[in-house]
Amino acid sequence: MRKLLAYIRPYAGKMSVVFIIKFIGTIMDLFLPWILAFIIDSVIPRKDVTLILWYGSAMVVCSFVAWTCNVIPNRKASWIATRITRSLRHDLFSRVLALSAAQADVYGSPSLISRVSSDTYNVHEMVAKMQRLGVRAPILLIGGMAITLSLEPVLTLILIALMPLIGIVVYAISRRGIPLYTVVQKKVDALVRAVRSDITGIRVIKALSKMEYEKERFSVVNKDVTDAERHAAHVMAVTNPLMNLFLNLGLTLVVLFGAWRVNDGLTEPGRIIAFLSYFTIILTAMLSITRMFVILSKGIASARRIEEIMDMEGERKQEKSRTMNTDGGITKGMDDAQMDNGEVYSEKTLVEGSAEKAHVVFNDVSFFYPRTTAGVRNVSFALKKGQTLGIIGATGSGKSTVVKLLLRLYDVNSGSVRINGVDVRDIPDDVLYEQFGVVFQNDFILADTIRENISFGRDLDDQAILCAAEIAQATPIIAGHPEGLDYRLAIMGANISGGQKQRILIARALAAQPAILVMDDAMSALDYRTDALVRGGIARSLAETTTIIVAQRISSIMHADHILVMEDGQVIGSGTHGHLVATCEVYRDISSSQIGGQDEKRA
Ligand SMILES: Nc1ncnc2c1ncn2[C@@H]1O[C@H](COP(=O)(O)OP(=O)(O)OP(=O)(O)O)[C@@H](O)[C@H]1O
Repeated sequence: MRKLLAYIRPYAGKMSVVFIIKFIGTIMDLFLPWILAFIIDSVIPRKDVTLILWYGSAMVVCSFVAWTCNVIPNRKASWIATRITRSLRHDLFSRVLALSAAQADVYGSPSLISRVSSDTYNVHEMVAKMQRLGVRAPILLIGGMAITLSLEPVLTLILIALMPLIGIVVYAISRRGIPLYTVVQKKVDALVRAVRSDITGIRVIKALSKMEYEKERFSVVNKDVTDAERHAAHVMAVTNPLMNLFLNLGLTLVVLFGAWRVNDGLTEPGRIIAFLSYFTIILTAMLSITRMFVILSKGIASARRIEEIMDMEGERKQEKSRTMNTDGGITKGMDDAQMDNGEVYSEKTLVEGSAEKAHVVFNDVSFFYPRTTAGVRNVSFALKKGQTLGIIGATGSGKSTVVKLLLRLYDVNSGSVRINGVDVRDIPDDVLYEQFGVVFQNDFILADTIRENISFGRDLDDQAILCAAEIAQATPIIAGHPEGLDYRLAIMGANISGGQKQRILIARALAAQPAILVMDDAMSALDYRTDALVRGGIARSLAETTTIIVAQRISSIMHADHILVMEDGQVIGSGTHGHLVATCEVYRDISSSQIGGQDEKRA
């Protein structure tokens, strides 16, 4: 709640206004039964119609003021809650984006999605309803009690006797409510996860006729959410009827004792009627307070889940203790950076002399995904500026992991990843990410124009976009539509082919002329000729760019300056194509199975 309070604080002034207006409206509501009692007991017996009309008018005015003073702050309260939630959601979303891949793995995307969506909604409900009911209900309760005490002290004792019972119910229920609603939110996470994976894989599900299977799987998760919600609602549902029971019991006792007191001439009928009205007001206030506890239970559970993410910091801090200039050192004069210890790489470097002028260096890098034994072990290589590294290997052998470590999506467990001699952990994120153009295996296409999909928020001019499209062989896609660059792509690239999608993604990666280009299985959907044209274009137009290509197809990497062959998270062969064909059995097998003897011809 500490973090949430920081978002509420700027609105404290406006909230105070809401509370004051709400206070006035509530006092007016409290006045009405009192005026009614006065009219019945003191004005009507005088048989003065003018006086009755005056008091009647006073009741109308009070009702109108009460109505106005409730509507205005209710609207303002919603406005404040919307603003607070908007800022909170914005910051939470930024925080989620800033999480390291390892941190995001801990929670998983569905949980993060529901924290940004349904948890912030629960907080919105809490902030809005607390302003609306937080003042009104306690005032109606306390004020109502005070007035009944002055009207009929004896009868009020009945009400006071019921208060501790009601207090115990509210306390017990709210204590159980918070954990129950935390469980509900966790189940919602699982539901989001199921929906997300089914919608993402809808084509495969249909193609394999797995609709029934998926429906059943979804039903299980759906039932889990329903059960958790029902259980929470079951506990909470006890509250209102129990309150009604207590208060109806009290009401009956008031009528009985009231009738007896009127008969004995100890009080007047108007007072008993007013007393019954106050009882209804107090009953409503009690129910509102219990409703507030339900909303509070949900809101606090959600606020804690949000704070869990907001409090996650530290993992991505740059460790200033290591070598670095104030700007990250990477931007200037780093071309000639020396590796720390040329000796370390002398046997493992993939380029002669790279120890003197290395652009990208992996120095004995080992990494394991949190709580698993999967990852990579003892990976070393060095690349000069403008060189190309090809990485090949079986599925799950660790190729993408190498790329993720270079992009610092995860931090190494041991060894180091260096760019121009600077450890990536020492490079500020914005400086680091400026270095890269990246195409991932399942990269995403925005539901936007081709221009925006290539420019990707970088304000690139059309010339740069068209130039990148040319190298990526994406020009025919643009020319194929009368709208050209303004042709709108559907989300996930649903209205273009897989190969066209990859060409747009490659154009996006090339458009800003990155210092390092990473293509992780980015050309699998391209035909051999287009694949070769793209690689040729990159080599010609981005001669200074150091390129890393992860591929399953040997023709995509065989012309690379260096090739890593990976198996089970380890490098089992490295060198040029010719060297590997001669020395690495796995590579030779891949090579002969894919291109046989005609390697040079096809690529
Ligand atoms: N986020 C993750 N959490 C835990 N394990 C992971 C994670 N990502 C990958 N792995 C595991 O790490 C190993 C290496 O995965 P990686 O994605 O690097 O393989 P790859 O060679 O790129 O495979 P592919 O060719 O199928 O893309 C695999 O065993 C994989 O299951």
